[in-house]
Amino acid sequence: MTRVQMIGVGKRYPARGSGSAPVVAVDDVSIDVASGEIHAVIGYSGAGKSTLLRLVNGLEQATSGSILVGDDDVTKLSESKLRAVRGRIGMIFQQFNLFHSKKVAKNVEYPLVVAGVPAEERKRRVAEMLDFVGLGDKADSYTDQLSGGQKQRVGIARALATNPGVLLADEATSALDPETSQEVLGLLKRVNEEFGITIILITHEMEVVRSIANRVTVMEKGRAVEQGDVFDVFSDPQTDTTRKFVATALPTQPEAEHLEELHRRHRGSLVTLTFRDGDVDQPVVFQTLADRGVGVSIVHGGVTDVGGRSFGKLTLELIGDDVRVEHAIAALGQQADLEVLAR
Ligand SMILES: Nc1ncnc2c1ncn2[C@@H]1O[C@H](COP(=O)(O)OP(=O)(O)OP(=O)(O)O)[C@@H](O)[C@H]1O
Repeated sequence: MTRVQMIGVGKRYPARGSGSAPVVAVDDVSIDVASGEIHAVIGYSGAGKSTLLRLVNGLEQATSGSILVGDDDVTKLSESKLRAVRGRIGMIFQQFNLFHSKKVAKNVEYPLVVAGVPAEERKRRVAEMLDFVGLGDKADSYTDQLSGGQKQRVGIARALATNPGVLLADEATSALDPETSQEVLGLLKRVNEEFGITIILITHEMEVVRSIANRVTVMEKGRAVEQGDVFDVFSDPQTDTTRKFVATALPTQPEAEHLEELHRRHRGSLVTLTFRDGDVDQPVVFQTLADRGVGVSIVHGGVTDVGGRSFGKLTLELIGDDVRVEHAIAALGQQADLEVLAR
């Protein structure tokens, strides 16, 4: 069980040539990752996610701030002490980074050889890890005979071989198709639950965050612009960047141009209801409309799971005479977060 604390972390790369400015890749980022947490860092390309991850395992030196992995501040350690800390940090990669000329078992064994673990124990551990990731029968295959999903499973087995307290995942599912991605994410969730390993994952995919993370940091231009519980951040986004990510994976209300088209097809009043973690009782909503003699059809949106809690936006067309519809809107406004889009 390992806590990772990034406190005011910065990374500035020197200017590449005369006349160009230094690049501030990470700018005063603080993230407190509790032990046993799955923390996602999401952002667009160039936001500074990969740099931040490389600072955590000391592959790059921060230019400001401190990063505690357990009790060790990786920004202050000598190279030899850093090597010991890296042994407690596993890492998996978008392109898997396996040795293609070695068999699967040898790939998984590699970090144990580096750590000086005796041969017998290495053999036992490799078999244990391959069984855990469901590749017990592939020990003697070469990695280029495996599918992408299987390669990432080998990557996970290798990362876990030395029994780390923290796993860093660098776009671990970005090279995989959606179904295989879900399988790998399910495996990471098991890693977290069964071994209590803290996971920090960086991604540009909202779906990854939605399905496995507990907490999230949204990065933009090197800065952490939003942070918190996945449900809280995505059910009530405060920045445009977060809103854009939300729109890629969660039910939203129709965009202005779509709304016009929608209203041409549905001439009644259009209202959007927001559902957050069971705060609105759907049968009560529909009963309220029925009681007032107002007809309803669902024209946009849905309800989905975010960080284990339900969230959604439903746009409804309310059909009936104007007075009844206005009464229904007033009553619904008492029960739910409601926005009238068109009358
Ligand atoms: N070694 C380096 N030297 C100079 N600038 C760098 C270096 N590495 C990264 N950068 C710059 O730092 C910024 C952040 O890059 P970084 O790769 O961390 O972002 P990212 O969010 O991981 O994006 P991507 O997913 O595209 O890798 C970018 O402007 C990038 O050009």
